[in-house]
Amino acid sequence: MLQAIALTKRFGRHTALHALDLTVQKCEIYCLLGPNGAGKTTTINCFLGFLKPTEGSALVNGIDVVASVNEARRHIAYIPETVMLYPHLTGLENLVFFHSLTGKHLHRDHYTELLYDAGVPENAVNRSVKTYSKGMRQKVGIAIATAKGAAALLLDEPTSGLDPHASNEFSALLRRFSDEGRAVLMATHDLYRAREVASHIGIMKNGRLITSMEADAVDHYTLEHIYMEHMRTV
Ligand SMILES: Nc1ncnc2c1ncn2[C@@H]1O[C@H](COP(=O)(O)OP(=O)(O)OP(=O)(O)O)[C@@H](O)[C@H]1O
Repeated sequence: MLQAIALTKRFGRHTALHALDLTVQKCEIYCLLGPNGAGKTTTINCFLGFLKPTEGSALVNGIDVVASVNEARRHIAYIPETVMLYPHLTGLENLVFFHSLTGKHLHRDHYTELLYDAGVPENAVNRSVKTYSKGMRQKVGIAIATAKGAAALLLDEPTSGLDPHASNEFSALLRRFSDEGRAVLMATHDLYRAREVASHIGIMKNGRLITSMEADAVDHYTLEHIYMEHMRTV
């Protein structure tokens, strides 16, 4: 569903991504770990079509993002660290508005159901978003992605600043989202969360994917050990 083939991005003389090869299949949650500047956001931005690769390609459902950006974007949804919503609109109004940008419309009850499914409390659906916690805003983001019918979800540090309970709830949502047949690619600094939620984990450093593994193959302690060793030595 998501494939990077020898994806390379240079900013002037600085190479942010070195021939990255990465695949995220349907029903997989791939967590990208790595220190600041490793290239995680650059990778995500290439899939979103926000950045044009210098060499190589980013494919979404087999569609080359550079060749057909609008077509590729029809298949993806994006959740950044803070989901940008209109603060004076309600959660429901935000969902209806953002979904209308796809050119499609659903019945009002369906939108409400999507918000409930994403865990937005009943008494919050018709309240303005300025009263929402960060966790609730992320849930609206998931509802927007679900309404769109996105086959792949890209997330950039979505749980940073969430309390453990909200973070846990968000992980459960992501797992449900992927169990329904979607591919998820998430950049995070949270090793614990990555180990909890991911099916696959990749560690990046200096624009390279230096190792990847199935999440079930490691426990938290081992993952932390592998991460620290790579930061020290590679
Ligand atoms: N628009 C840009 N112009 C120049 N350099 C950039 C640009 N965007 C990113 N970079 C550089 O590319 C490298 C990779 O940055 P990137 O944001 O992808 O890292 P990251 O792994 O997401 O880091 P963080 O964990 O801090 O978010 C860094 O050296 C960064 O300074």
